Amino acid sequence: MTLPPDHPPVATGKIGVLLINLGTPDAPTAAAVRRYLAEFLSDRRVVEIPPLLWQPILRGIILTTRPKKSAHAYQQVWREDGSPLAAITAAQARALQAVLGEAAIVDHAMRYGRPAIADRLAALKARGCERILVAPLYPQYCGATTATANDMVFAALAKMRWQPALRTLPPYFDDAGYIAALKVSVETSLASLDFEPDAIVASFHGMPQRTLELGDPYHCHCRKTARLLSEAMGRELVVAFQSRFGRAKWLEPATDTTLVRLAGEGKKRVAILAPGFSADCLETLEELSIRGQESFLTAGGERFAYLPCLNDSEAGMEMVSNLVRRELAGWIEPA
Ligand SMILES: C=CC1=C(C)c2cc3[nH]c(cc4nc(cc5[nH]c(cc1n2)c(C)c5CCC(=O)O)C(CCC(=O)O)=C4C)c(C)c3C=C
Ligand SMILES: [Fe+2]
Ligand SMILES: [Fe+2]
Repeated sequence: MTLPPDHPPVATGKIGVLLINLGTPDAPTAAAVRRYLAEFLSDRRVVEIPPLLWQPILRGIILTTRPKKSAHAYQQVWREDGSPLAAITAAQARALQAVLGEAAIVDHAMRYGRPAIADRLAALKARGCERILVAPLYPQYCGATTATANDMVFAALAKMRWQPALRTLPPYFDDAGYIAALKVSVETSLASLDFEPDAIVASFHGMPQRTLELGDPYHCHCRKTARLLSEAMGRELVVAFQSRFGRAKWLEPATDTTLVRLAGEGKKRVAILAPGFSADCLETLEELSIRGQESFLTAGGERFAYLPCLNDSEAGMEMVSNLVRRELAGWIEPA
């Protein structure tokens, strides 16, 4: 591109990919968790109670009690390189960049906290990305995850004079490559165990039951992922929903009660996976691997194994890069 000598410098002609996940505190301290929860739980896509009712509860009760408890939970899973979710998402972006090479610039952002979506979009734009694929890494669509991530992207674009062209990654709950990657990952993890499980639990993050009745497809997407994975593996999977929050009715059965039930039914050896999480995080490493194990063993279970998420594994990254390449069709050369 030739510009007149008095023209301000412009960077153009590049393709960007922005991986997005939920977000996590900057530190495993009550103050950092409080900041994170205040932003997260004020999102009206996450808590659908009118703010006039909800904000006093959030500020008055939740943000005065929960941060200390959650900070303790974060301390148990925190790594040298930070929160697992932050470190793994950054590793996924690096791995995807290595696969895509010169074809696209890869970055990552979080819906809550940092790296902020608006900042990373601006950075991609500054590096010349005129076309950007936004990829919220949630296999199952949910208003509280996929839609709010996209909302934040659109809100950032609304402030740009010169917007990039935009694509968003569709949910991939039934994508053959996703199911195949889960199968490889689960079977590899199972093969490394020194016991044969009597039951395998697929635990998905819960949502209020009301969101299903209002038309959110999340529950159906989770069920379909579990069915396809079970068919691919030729093994039964027990589906459950974790992380209940608040007093409303949530999707059932709950993971904690399912683990207790299985122990009571004589299923003494259990393996559990979390196929809806693209990266291990507090909800998998603390809630499932630590607390889930405790409830199962206390209820009479004998052996328990938590099977890790796809994270930046070879199978996981091959799946993500295939999805991304597919969505970039017409923008980049086919592989
Ligand atoms: C109303 C409350 C919540 C809804 C709805 C919800 C939906 C939802 N969340 C995820 C994925 C993650 N959630 C994580 C943490 C987390 N979630 C809630 C509450 C709701 N989630 C809270 C209060 C917390 C914070 C931790 C705690 O205090 O218990 C995380 C982990 C973040 C991390 O830092 O590791 C993820 C990931 C999905 C997929 C989802 C709906 C489908
Ligand atoms: Fe959550
Ligand atoms: Fe939780």
